[in-house]
Amino acid sequence: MATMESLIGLVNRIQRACTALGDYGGGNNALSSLWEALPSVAVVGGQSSGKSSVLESIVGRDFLPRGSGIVTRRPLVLQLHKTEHGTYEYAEFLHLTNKRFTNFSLVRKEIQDETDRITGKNKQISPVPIHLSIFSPNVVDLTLIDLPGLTKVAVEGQPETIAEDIESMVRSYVAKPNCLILAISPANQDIATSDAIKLAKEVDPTGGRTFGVLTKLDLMDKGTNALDVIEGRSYRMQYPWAGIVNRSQADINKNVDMMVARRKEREYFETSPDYGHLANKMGSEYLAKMLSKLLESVIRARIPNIITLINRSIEELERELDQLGRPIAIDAGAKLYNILGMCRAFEKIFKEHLDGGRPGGARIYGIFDYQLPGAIGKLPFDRHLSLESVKRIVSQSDGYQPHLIAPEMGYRRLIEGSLYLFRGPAEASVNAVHSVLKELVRKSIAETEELKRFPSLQTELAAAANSSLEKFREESMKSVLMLVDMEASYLTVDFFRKLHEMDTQGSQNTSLSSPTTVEQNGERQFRTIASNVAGYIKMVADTLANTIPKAVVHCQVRQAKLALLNYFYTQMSQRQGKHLGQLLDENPALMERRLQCAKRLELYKNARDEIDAAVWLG
Ligand SMILES: Nc1nc2c(ncn2[C@@H]2O[C@H](COP(=O)(O)OP(=O)(O)OP(=O)(O)O)[C@@H](O)[C@H]2O)c(=O)[nH]1
Repeated sequence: MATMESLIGLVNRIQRACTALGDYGGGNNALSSLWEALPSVAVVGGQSSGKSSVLESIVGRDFLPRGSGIVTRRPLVLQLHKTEHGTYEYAEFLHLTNKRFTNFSLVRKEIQDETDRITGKNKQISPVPIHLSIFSPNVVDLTLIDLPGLTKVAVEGQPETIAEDIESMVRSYVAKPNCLILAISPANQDIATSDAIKLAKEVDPTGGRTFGVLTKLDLMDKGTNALDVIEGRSYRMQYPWAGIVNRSQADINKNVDMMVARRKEREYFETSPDYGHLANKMGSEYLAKMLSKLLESVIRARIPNIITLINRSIEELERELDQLGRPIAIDAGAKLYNILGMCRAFEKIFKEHLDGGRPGGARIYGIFDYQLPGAIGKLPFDRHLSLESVKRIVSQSDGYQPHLIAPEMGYRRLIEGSLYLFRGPAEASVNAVHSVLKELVRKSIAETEELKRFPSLQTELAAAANSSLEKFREESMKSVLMLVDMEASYLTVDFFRKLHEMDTQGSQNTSLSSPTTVEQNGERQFRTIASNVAGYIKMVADTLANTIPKAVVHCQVRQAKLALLNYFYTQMSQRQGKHLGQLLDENPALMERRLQCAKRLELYKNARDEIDAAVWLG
């Protein structure tokens, strides 16, 4: 297991990486938070409780902004790194990498300026932390988060809600189960009125992660002391209270050196008649060492949980990124490559629908097997070939000269008129297949996972596919109507020759058996004509029921499989990168989400590597 220094340093590094990605304690990000899983120490206290003085004392440097009103308006994540004895002290800000501050009054100014950069000059507060690292031989490895002082009243220019805003920000940090609370209360005030203790009690009722710090012991009325609190009689906590004596305002005004102040504090406790027996457990130096040890042991205990959280989050993020789709490259070639890849995926699905790998294609067979024969069967040949109609058509065809042997012209007219009726079912088959193909295009687009992210590409692809289908329909329509017209152009001679032979034999037999009137003869002849034409039409119907599907499949289905997107591909290859980009314009919210997920994933992976390395090295 890693050493104390490396564990706190490890958490420091991960915390900095979290902040750089917008994952910080007070944030309310929809993504899971790594920051929240990392143990930290938050410093809370009422205004003028001595919070800044405690932090400066722990650091051994004057570096925090001072002034009236609410000075701390953004959380300050203070990361202390112990360096070798004799090395020089310096500070670094996360927002100003590579700039080392050796003059600590400039650190103070930078904290002020950086606070104003985010909150503006009107004294607003912001949950976005400032990260400050201090490297010094006079510190212990420790990370503390300084939060705005709990206040009761707004000063001029501040919103009325400032007190509530501060409390809710502080609460958002200290409510997290991994946050240790350093609750600062001044000894010269009744502990029952301490804002820090009040809040700590609310978020940590068992006191399992709260440390009571009592400042201003030197300012208590003569003859009184804080032993009841420090020894846990008036307010009991799981950890012992720490008493502190910071620099007074007069010391600050006189610029009393922090190292001198530390020494004076030590002397105060060593010589104090009240606290002498506790001297080795009092003072800011002791507090810092104790916190450092505790933070290290808490981190050590939490590491297995943190690793579990990281691994789970990596899995979740990878899954989400897969669902969202990986980002598209920006150059035109890559865009075209991606578009073509998605089109091919769509075409594959479309073909699967036609070839039976997916449902839908069978509906085309249904049209040929059921719909077309059904429609042909319902054609009104009976009416067209009724005795009346046959008489009329044959007579009209004869004109002034009645036919001599067989009404050739009448036959032709009757057949042509019947054949004309086939155009309806032929056209209907073409249209029905067109509808099925269109529906399959719609379905296939919806089923192409890769296309889901790109609504514009979907629309263009659908338009291109439908316009191709429209062309195929026109071709198919021409072909099937040609098939019908071809039947009318040249009649099957054999059929009539056979009929004639049968007819001649039949009439020889009947003329011998029964004598008939002229009218009877005429009527019989028309009936024979009707039945002959019906026979011929039946034969043609059987042929067309077979040839119409062939033409439709050839012109529409086969073409849809072979050349549905040919025109689209030609168009795409001529497009400029900008236009291709328009096809890949994803939903901006989705793009933003992907970016956030990718950044968070990188954070988690780096954190996992760092923890692995620390655990193995330790
Ligand atoms: N004598 C004495 N004065 C102290 C002690 N602690 C703090 N002070 C003084 O109390 C005043 C407020 O202390 P700060 O450390 O600024 O308190 P704070 O809680 O950070 O205050 P805000 O930043 O205004 O919220 C200063 O004048 C300090 O000098 C102490 O232990 N003894």
